[in-house]
Amino acid sequence: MAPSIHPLIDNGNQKGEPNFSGGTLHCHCPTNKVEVTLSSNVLHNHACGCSKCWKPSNALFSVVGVIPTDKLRVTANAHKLHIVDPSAAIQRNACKECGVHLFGRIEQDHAFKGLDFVHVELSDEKGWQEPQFAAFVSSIIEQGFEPSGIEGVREKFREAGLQTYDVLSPALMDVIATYTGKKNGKLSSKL
Ligand SMILES: N[C@@H](CCC(=O)N[C@@H](CSCO)C(=O)NCC(=O)O)C(=O)O
Ligand SMILES: [Zn+2]
Ligand SMILES: [Zn+2]
Repeated sequence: MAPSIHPLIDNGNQKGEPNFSGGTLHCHCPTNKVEVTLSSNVLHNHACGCSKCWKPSNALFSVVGVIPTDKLRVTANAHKLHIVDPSAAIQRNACKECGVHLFGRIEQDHAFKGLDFVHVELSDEKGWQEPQFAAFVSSIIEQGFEPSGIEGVREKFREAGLQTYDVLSPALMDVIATYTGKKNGKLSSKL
């Protein structure tokens, strides 16, 4: 079977609803599912090719967005969660049984602290913000993707109307750079 970019993107990038107000995410366990309730839509939703973000089986990319931490609650079976890599900036909380990542939280000093990373495909509700761009595209090569095929992958994203980047989007890289500039004293903290 040809590898999928991601099920949310393979058949066109369906637009979300502007006033969508959230829903519930579930892990893939047949019973006793971990449930996470989100009380708003996500922001900065994007395809991510990095090796750390959870991907559905046979997909080359994850789709991951962010939500303020106070809009996320674990509402069932929290005892099944564990942190995949405690040394990572994003502490990805996954189900110990099925391996699905329910949310990623930043506990350390970081430009994105206060935001949780989530995968809206774990919800049955429709209307979530659609992916806005593709990030860390070249990272799939590190995971074994044949380098000669990478331009074809970028072309698929362009066909779906998505810009591709090999880090995050310029807007998010600017947020990180502004945070770093303030921290090292090169930028005013009042910005
Ligand atoms: N080539 C590496 C890149 C990993 C990476 O830096 N991932 C980003 C994006 S994740 C969501 O967009 C990141 O911020 N990671 C921090 C973390 O994972 O804790 C690879 O592929 O592993
Ligand atoms: Zn599970
Ligand atoms: Zn990632």
